[in-house]
Amino acid sequence: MRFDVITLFPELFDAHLTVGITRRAFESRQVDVRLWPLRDFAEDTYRRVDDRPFGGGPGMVMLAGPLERALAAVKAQRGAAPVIHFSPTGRVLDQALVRELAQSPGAVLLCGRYEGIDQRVLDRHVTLEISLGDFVLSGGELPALALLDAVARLQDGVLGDAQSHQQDSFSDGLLDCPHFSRPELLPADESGPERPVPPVLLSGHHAEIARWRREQSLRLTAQRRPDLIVAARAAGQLSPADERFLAGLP
Ligand SMILES: CCN(CC)Cc1ccc(CNC(=O)c2csc3nc[nH]c(=O)c23)cc1
Repeated sequence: MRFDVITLFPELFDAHLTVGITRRAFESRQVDVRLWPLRDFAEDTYRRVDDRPFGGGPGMVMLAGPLERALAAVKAQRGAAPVIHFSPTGRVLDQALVRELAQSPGAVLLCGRYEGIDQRVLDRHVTLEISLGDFVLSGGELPALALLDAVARLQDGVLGDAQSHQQDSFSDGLLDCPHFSRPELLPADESGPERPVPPVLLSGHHAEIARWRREQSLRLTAQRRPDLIVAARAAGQLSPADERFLAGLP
């Protein structure tokens, strides 16, 4: 799959595409990311990409000219493709949307800055608007990076087998269980008493360990995100044993 990113700040993408487990997806071109610096498409001598809004008001608006030329250049190279615009007014990204995009041939990613993009460009080209959540960022680049990371993780061979199995269990919509590693006993210090690892995790009883982890996920999700319990129940993802455990919670 291929993502063409139109952005004022291509340098924001370099580091993220060359580190971590998703590196393999990008270096193997399983997820092919092409960066299109918007300023390359500014034509006037001042290489302008933004200007003041018609109708007045604070901030600047991204100009149609450079964006139209960038979109045309992308289309000339890859052919028609969905255009995703990152915007606070978009659909909030979730794992369902990530899964959808991970199974697609990719898209053109339009990263807004300033107060936004001239609406006429959006009306002409954009097929999907995506928000990262209800908080204010400085632009669409971090949301685009979040999407690329989430999609790359779902590509074959990016996650180890164990992790991808874990990925399946987690993406069944519950919050993840707590994780522990060495030492078995965390020594006491000024911040608190010594803390052991839950004994069941050292028992070697894999069925009991799986049950304990599932119950921890259920407890944590019921406490922090009861909405996810409702959704998992509606999706038929809670077993009778799950329901018995939930019924026993305070
Ligand atoms: C004055 C009202 N603001 C809308 C909330 C204007 C505005 C603020 C910040 C931006 C820049 N943010 C994005 O481009 C953006 C793109 S996706 C996203 N997801 C969550 N939050 C975000 O701010 C974003 C654009 C317009």
